[in-house]
Amino acid sequence: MKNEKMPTQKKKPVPVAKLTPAHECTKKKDVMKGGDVFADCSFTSLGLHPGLCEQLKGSRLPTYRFVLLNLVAYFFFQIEGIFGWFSAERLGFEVPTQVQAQAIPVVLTGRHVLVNAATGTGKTIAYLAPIIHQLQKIDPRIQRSDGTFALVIVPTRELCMQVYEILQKLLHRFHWIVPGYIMGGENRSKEKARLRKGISILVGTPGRLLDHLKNTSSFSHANLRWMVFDEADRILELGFGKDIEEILDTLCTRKDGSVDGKRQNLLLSATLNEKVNRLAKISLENPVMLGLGERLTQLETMVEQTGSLKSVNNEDLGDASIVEHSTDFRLPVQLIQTYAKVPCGSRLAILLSVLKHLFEKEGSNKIVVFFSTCDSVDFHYKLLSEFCWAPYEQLVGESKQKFLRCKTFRLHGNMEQEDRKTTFQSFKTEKSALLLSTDVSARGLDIPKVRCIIQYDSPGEATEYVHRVGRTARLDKRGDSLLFLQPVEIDYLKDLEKHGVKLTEYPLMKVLDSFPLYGKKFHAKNFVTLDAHPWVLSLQNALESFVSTEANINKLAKNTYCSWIRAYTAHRGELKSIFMVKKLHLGHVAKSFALKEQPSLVVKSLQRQGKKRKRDQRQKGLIKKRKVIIRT
Ligand SMILES: Nc1ncnc2c1ncn2[C@@H]1O[C@H](COP(=O)(O)OP(=O)(O)OP(=O)(O)O)[C@@H](O)[C@H]1O
Repeated sequence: MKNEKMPTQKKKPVPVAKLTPAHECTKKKDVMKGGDVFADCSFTSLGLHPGLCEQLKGSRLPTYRFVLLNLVAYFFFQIEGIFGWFSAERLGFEVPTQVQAQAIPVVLTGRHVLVNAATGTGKTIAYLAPIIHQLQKIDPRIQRSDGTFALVIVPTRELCMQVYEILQKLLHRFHWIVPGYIMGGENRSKEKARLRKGISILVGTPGRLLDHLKNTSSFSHANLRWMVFDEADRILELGFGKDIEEILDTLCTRKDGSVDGKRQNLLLSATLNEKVNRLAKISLENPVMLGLGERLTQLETMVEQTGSLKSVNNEDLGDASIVEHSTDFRLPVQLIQTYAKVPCGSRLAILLSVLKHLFEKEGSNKIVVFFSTCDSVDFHYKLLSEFCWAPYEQLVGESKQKFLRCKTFRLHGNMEQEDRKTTFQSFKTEKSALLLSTDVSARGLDIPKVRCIIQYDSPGEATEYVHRVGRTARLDKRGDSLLFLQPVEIDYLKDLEKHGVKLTEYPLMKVLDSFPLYGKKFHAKNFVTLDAHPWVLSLQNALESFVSTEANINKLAKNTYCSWIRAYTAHRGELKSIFMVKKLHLGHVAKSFALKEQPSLVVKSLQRQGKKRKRDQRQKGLIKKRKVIIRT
């Protein structure tokens, strides 16, 4: 097959969506900022098929009559199809969200679209519903042997499953449209078999998709009409840029070399970065851009002034037009964002105290804590699962109890695929639980009732901050977030401010003071620093003696310490000046893993690494003669 780049790499006009009546219900509000999440119109008014609207609306629970009919159909006539039809769990959405009201009519026109809207505002339905609408219209009905018509590319496996599950629900009334998924970690031959049978709408992660495009000859995609990049920026950040270009090259050319004019590509994310510009340029032709705030308004003004869409083109807007004005990130307005300035050596004790406080205060709570490495997730998971403590044992004869009495889960990329699936599903259904995770959970995941996000290890790029906190305060629900920063990292707040993200200080001292201090002489008011707080001191002591006596956890703590430092050195660009290993007190870092002192081997290996880096730089002529001091 001939691999040709899409001709869309040429500069193209960038028109704006002409607002249809359906848009008008949303026109006056700042659609994607999350101010008012729902639109003043119905799904039907957006032009969607009545069956699809029914599936979107309706009750989440099947009615008594439906259940009865199910049973009759199943037991007397053995008709599973009808059983499936009646038991179809509908989504229960009364009205579209703003982003859906804006995007659905535009996607229905067949135009390429770029959507930038706050987290949790319903972007998934905004692209799935119009695709299903168009597919069900095709006459004669599409068949499995026609192969894949729509491809949804997502960055993570969990997101892949999530989109697939929504797709299944939406397709209950359209049994001839077959949903499917392919992703890393799954059995390739089973996927091949499913692809051979035919999948109409396929959700996949980029690596596995490319794998099948190259190696599964029975994967039929000649009829492909839609390509969706959900969380487009993340796909690129994960280093899938080359894969995506290869995928585009393979899919966007027909055997005879002519480009399929019916192709429609959609890019969506709550955050856009300069990398998306490139993807947008090579994949979007004449795109409509939704939710780009001032940019969209500016475009509309230009259109009004010139009276013509065609006069607005890339030259007028400059190359960075797509992302320039999206540097102010869109966060749900109801989200309460806080930070806590925590001395390095007390980080662990303070994290545990905050968690204890949150679970005891609320009774039931659902919290996600983000860590920078898989090791760190494992270490904290083990610690929280096993650590028992009785702070007032000697005074009131208290017996040791588990420090945190909530269900705890962990999720990261080094876990077995099956464990990842069960963890994710279990945490979703729990009413009160704690999830410890890496950034694998940061993007797109829709976990009901998450009330608080704690970023224990800082996220790095501001985009990641936005997506992590976006796991709470979804749609119009309440949500809190807490960012842990060490005193030396406090400038990170300024970096967030550059993107319009402002945080207030978390009342940490108040929380620590809320724990009873039996027999302690000092009154809380006398304490100046957090690390001198008696509660923190005794908890830290208890943690250190626990970790020193448990061989397994001690080893894990040491490994985690090393990988945490490695991750810390990996911050890029401007962030390097905020997150600098040489500014850290490594003895205090060790304390944050409940180690009494820093493991000696680590220091040696760090020194070796430092020397090697210096040598390499000298060889490349990059060295500035300066002394790198790693404080110990
Ligand atoms: N019209 C609607 N009415 C009520 N709930 C809706 C509606 N549309 C979507 N939802 C619900 O809103 C939640 C968020 O939707 P979705 O995951 O699509 O958001 P998103 O914008 O893609 O978020 P993210 O940027 O984090 O990926 C989901 O629980 C979904 O079921």
